[in-house]
Amino acid sequence: MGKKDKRWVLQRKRDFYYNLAKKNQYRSRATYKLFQLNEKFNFIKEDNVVIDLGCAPGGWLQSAREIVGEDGFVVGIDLQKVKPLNYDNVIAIRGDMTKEEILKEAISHLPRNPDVIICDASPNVSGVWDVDHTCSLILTTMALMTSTRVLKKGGNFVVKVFQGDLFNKYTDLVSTYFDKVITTKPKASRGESAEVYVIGRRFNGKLFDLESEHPLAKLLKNSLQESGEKITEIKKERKIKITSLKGTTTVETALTTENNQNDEKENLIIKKDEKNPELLIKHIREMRKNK
Ligand SMILES: C[S@@+](CC[C@H](N)C(=O)[O-])C[C@H]1O[C@@H](n2cnc3c(N)ncnc32)[C@H](O)[C@@H]1O
Repeated sequence: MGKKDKRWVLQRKRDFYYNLAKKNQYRSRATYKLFQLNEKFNFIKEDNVVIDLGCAPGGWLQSAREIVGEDGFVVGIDLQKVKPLNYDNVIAIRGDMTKEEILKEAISHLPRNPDVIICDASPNVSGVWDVDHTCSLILTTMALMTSTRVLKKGGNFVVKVFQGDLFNKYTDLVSTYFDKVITTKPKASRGESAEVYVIGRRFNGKLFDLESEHPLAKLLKNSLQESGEKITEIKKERKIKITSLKGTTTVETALTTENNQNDEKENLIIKKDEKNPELLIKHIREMRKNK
């Protein structure tokens, strides 16, 4: 072990939240960041449906599950595998949150459009500040775009952002889609870390505009084009049936541009059997048990 590594191990051993998480069997010290953020801003509520982008090793899945309780639902996505958690209403999907098929897989598990999207994802760091800051902003802008596609109107969005030149542009962009934008740093976030959390309250229902002149929209569009991700694909794929739920739920991508001035957008809408949401949750639990 090198000197730097030794110092890191020692630092971690002395870290209050690291030790607390270990003692309380949470997967990461970050669990406390979400608890603290939610205690102050109350963006996740009991029974909510939540998507957690960049969820490994699962600390936020644990805190989100504690907040939503038994009748909520939490789906996470991460490049890393997440060791199964002992809850029947938490699912973790291994994959890239920027990929269309992974997002669709995630929403195929949901009983309805999510109330909240949380994102603690951090890209791999290269050590070159400008590169890392830009990569991080592309990822967080992607998370914002995803939110505008799947969140229910009035839903909330919480995302980790690294401060830097583009930070104000990011909060400016979030304010296009949410009624209120808050920037905050919970106690459990290390003082020396450049990370802060941006909270978008009450989604206004507008779909992310990839053609906008906003520099971050342009950055995201270029990045999607470079990676070969087909950003227009959703328009073609109108419907995805969740066969395992035997028709109780249909996830569909629907164009809502016609005769609707407020919702001039293409969006991902999750329809559910309005009469029987409990049944739906039961179906999902059974489906997971049978797997
Ligand atoms: C700081 S960790 C998240 C910690 C988590 N909130 C917790 O409490 O356990 C950041 C995660 O973002 C994930 N990540 C980075 N880029 C990603 C991507 N494109 N798709 C999915 N996950 C990604 C990483 O694999 C990493 O596990």
